[in-house]
Amino acid sequence: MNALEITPEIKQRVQDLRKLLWQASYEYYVLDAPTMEDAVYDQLYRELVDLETRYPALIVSDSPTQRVGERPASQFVSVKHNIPLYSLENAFGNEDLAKWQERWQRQLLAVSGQPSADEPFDYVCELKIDGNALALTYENGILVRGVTRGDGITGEEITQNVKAIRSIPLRLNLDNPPPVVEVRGEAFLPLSSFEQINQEREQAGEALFANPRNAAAGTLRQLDSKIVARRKLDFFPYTLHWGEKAEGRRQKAEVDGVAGEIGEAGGVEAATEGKVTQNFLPQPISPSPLPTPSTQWDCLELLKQMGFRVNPERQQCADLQAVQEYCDRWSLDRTQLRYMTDGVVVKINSLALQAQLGFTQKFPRWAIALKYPAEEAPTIVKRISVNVGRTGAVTPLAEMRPVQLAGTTVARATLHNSDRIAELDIRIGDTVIVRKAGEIIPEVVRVLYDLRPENTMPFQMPSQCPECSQPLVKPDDEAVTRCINASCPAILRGALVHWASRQALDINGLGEKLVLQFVDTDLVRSVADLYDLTVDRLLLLERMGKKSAEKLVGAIADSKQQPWARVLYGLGIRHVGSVNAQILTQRFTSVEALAAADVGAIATVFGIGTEIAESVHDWFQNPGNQQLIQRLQAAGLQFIGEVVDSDQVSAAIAGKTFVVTGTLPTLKRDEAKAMIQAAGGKVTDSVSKKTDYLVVGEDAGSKLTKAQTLGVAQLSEVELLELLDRGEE
Ligand SMILES: NC(=O)c1ccc[n+]([C@@H]2O[C@H](COP(=O)([O-])OP(=O)(O)OC[C@H]3O[C@@H](n4cnc5c(N)ncnc54)[C@H](O)[C@@H]3O)[C@@H](O)[C@H]2O)c1
Ligand SMILES: [Zn+2]
Repeated sequence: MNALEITPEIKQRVQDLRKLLWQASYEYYVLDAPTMEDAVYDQLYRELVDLETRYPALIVSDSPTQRVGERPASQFVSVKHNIPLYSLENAFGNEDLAKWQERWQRQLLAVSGQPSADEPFDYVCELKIDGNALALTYENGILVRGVTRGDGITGEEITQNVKAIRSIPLRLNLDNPPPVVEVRGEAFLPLSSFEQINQEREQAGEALFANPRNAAAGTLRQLDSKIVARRKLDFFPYTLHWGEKAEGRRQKAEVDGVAGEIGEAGGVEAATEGKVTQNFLPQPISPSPLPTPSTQWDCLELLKQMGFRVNPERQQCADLQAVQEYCDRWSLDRTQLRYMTDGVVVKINSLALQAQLGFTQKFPRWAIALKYPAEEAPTIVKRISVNVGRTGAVTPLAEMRPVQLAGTTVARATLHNSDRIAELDIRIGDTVIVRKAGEIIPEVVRVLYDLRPENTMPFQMPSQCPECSQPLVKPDDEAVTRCINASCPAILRGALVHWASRQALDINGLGEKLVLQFVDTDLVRSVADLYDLTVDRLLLLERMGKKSAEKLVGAIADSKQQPWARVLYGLGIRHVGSVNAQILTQRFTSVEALAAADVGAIATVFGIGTEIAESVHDWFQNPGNQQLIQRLQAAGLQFIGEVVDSDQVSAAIAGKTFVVTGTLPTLKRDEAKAMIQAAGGKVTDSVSKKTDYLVVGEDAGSKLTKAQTLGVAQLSEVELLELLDRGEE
């Protein structure tokens, strides 16, 4: 590969990344007070690694990529680890996992010289506990030393504090213990203890811990081990070494005869300061009464026998597919655990294979940490565009370098409005953190100003509509900027898509692409124009066949049968969603009645407030809208509903409080709610003592359980309909 040219921008970016990551990792490791989300750190770190791989000339020995962890704080005695406590390589998805498997198989082939592909192997999957690694030394079965990971080479001796952790045995449960045993594992704070500690700190006016990991780290560094005991730290072991006691300086770390470049890891000398004592020399297994483990799984079983609490969620996996299933499962089920995890650790089970593979400077080659899909990640803003919606509201959007978030690829995020843009001071070229949790639309949560390139400009909202070039309007008391040109193509497109949507007129085959064509070619200038479309006219469109044209004309004609409530919803009046449309049409059974009603009359309808009433009233005052109604009436759409007068409000329902839950056999939940409200009932979201009826459908969950404990009466859909009918007799 040719050496790539290093531009000043790339050089600057690498320097900025390094500075930011150094600062973040100092706050994280030394101060136990992180200011950056882990997922964001991981992603920026990865960017730095990628840049350093592409431009090796940019690597410096004090880059964060050259070091494990941080130098320990100084109030404890420093102890040099005999076998460094490594970090783990991160994988951010199944692809990374597959690459890792390919890589270690290739490496194995290189080391052993034999084809290994057919050799059987399996993996052990463990939860990656989000705590602090500890190395515990047992001499002749007695706990003599507990040391933190520190920078991986040198840690702090915190034996007194370690002894305060109840799940760490002070004496191994073995009749004939080997002279030296080293157990490594994760000390962590259960979530309940974490919350309690933070509550106490809040009351005492102390700074809160950012997360359980930092709280655990802070606790392990307490000088008073009574505090440690009170805070209920816990421990899961995951590594077992044993050997003979030895003094003196070790030349090179060796694990079962495989030399790693361990001893030369960057930062060793710098970190080895103050009082350094030496641990023990790891040895090949000496004759001992222990059954000799040959796999990681055996080690975990043995740790259990020795008296440790080993994490019960561990699992043996025969292949990558099983590993992926395990990871997928825990990325969801982790919320049920009483402690925090930040991923899954996948290890090659066979210790012999592990020994053959050995370590890089920072990681074992035989293990990898699969991180859970991030909900927040950094990326770079390439463009800021604005989108005009069907109400004319102008939404600014950040168009970004695509990034994986919560399992999907995200390339655009909403910036909400001009106030938000000003607050963020977001600029093209900025590195930003985007967030997408579950179903929420991705948004930009913050800007990493430290990574801002030179010569950026604040972003200005356009003053003209990007679609129709008319001036945009922003009332002082509103956050939203709008296009108020009724014939703006963006507004028209939005109106058409909404009109055809499932809950409105439900016109099959009329989707966004077709709407775009209609508006671009001027074939349709209002919703009413849809009803003048003929097969011949549709055939003038590109890529339109006779069959589809006929179908579409048929579907449009069918929509004339849709009830008044859907027509009202389809008009897209502000604040009139499908539920409000149902409620309004039950009271105002014709469009004439609704158009003639004043704000007060509309607002008296149960569930409709003045804001909605005003919006409806205003809409019908607009001459353009009146014309639209006339044309749609002429086309044959439904503007009259069933007659229900208010005397018929059901006595059984009026004034009663309902909750609807689960999937009903025929009604949509919103429809059931609207019917109850129209009959004078009240619908709320949660079950309480004040609930009169729970309307229950299939797959009802916690609301049903709650109703049962509170003794709330339950109704099926049929029973609800009967109750509604009774009122109309
Ligand atoms: N937020 C920040 O500002 C910031 C700064 C620096 C580092 N970090 C975080 O720290 C991570 C790097 O830290 P690291 O070097 O400790 O690596 P790591 O936390 O990604 O992985 C290694 C550690 O995993 C732990 N672990 C938990 N369960 C395990 C198991 N079953 N088997 C083996 N190990 C297990 C061990 O403590 C081990 O030391 C980054 O990925 C980042 O998320 C965050
Ligand atoms: Zn416009």
